[in-house]
Amino acid sequence: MDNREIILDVKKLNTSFVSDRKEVRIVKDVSFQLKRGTALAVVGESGCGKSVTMNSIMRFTGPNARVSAENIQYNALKDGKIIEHHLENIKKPNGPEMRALRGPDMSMVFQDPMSSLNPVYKVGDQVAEGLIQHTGMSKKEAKEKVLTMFRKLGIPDPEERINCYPHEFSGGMKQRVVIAIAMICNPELIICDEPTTALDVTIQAQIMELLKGLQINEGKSIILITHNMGLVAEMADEVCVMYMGRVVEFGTLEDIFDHTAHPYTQALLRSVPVLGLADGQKLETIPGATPNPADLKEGCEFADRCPYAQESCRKGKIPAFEIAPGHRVRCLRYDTFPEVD
Ligand SMILES: Nc1ncnc2c1ncn2[C@@H]1O[C@H](COP(=O)(O)OP(=O)(O)OP(=O)(O)O)[C@@H](O)[C@H]1O
Repeated sequence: MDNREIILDVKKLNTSFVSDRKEVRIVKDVSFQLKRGTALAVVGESGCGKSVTMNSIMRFTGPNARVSAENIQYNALKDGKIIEHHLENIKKPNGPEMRALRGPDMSMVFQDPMSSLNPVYKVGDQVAEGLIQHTGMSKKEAKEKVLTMFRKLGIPDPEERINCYPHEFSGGMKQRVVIAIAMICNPELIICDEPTTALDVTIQAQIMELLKGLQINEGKSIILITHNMGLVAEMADEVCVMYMGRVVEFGTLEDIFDHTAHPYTQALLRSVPVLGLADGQKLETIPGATPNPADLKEGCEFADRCPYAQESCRKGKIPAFEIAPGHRVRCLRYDTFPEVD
């Protein structure tokens, strides 16, 4: 696959945090590709490093983070031409190169709309800000663009609503404003970190429909971090399953739901309700607890909770095997298949 088809190519991304002079590895050798115009869901237990992975790509990690990677390549498609950006080589997380990319190329929608909105500025001005900053557009032109975006995102009475403050909006409307901020400079790649967790189910469905519409109608590429396997089934083309900072399984929606291979993914799917996919499904809990990231042994991090674990699972580094084209599993049960990393 070439750079036209792959919008984001991440190879061996590692992130650790330093606190009390100790360095704790959180994201470990994470590699994945996002195909242009598709939606990738990133799933896994709380604390497995989904947000840190995406924040590392966007360079939103704080000063105690150490981020390194062989490759974080973002392939922009501008006027039919591919422009490669090697984010791993960008020195300053908030320097001009990263700031130029955030907004017009890649943007992020976070879980809690209030953490993205400034309570003392009118929402219209907050949406217009990125546009004025990146394009040098006049305030009047920017206002027109904001009104168009509000209409597109289904925010009613946009002429009045642009002059409101965030507290005058409901949760769902606030999240639409956050999506408007993320979309206003027309980025190709949108990373959504549990964008609907704080919202009730009907609003959740509306926001998801909106995001899916942006992907289908406008060809946007989307990464969706979520705990909700029902949303994954509705939204994703491909799924990346993470456990303790590693990608343990990666494949198409069908690979993950119908040909589930990693024992952790199997346990994860048994532990959550998936509407329409599991008639009579009995929910189970995953035995044991997630290990402490600061206190890890060699081998597979899931071994102590895995019903299939053998001695060999507790030694060395566990490679990923490709069990079908594009379907990768980090588990020794599949060691007769080709090793891919
Ligand atoms: N700035 C930081 N300093 C130290 N540790 C951090 C920092 N940010 C995140 N972590 C740790 O990294 C680990 C992974 O966090 P992350 O937010 O990526 O998990 P997650 O998979 O997104 O979880 P959730 O689904 O609950 O959002 C956690 O153990 C968290 O405490």
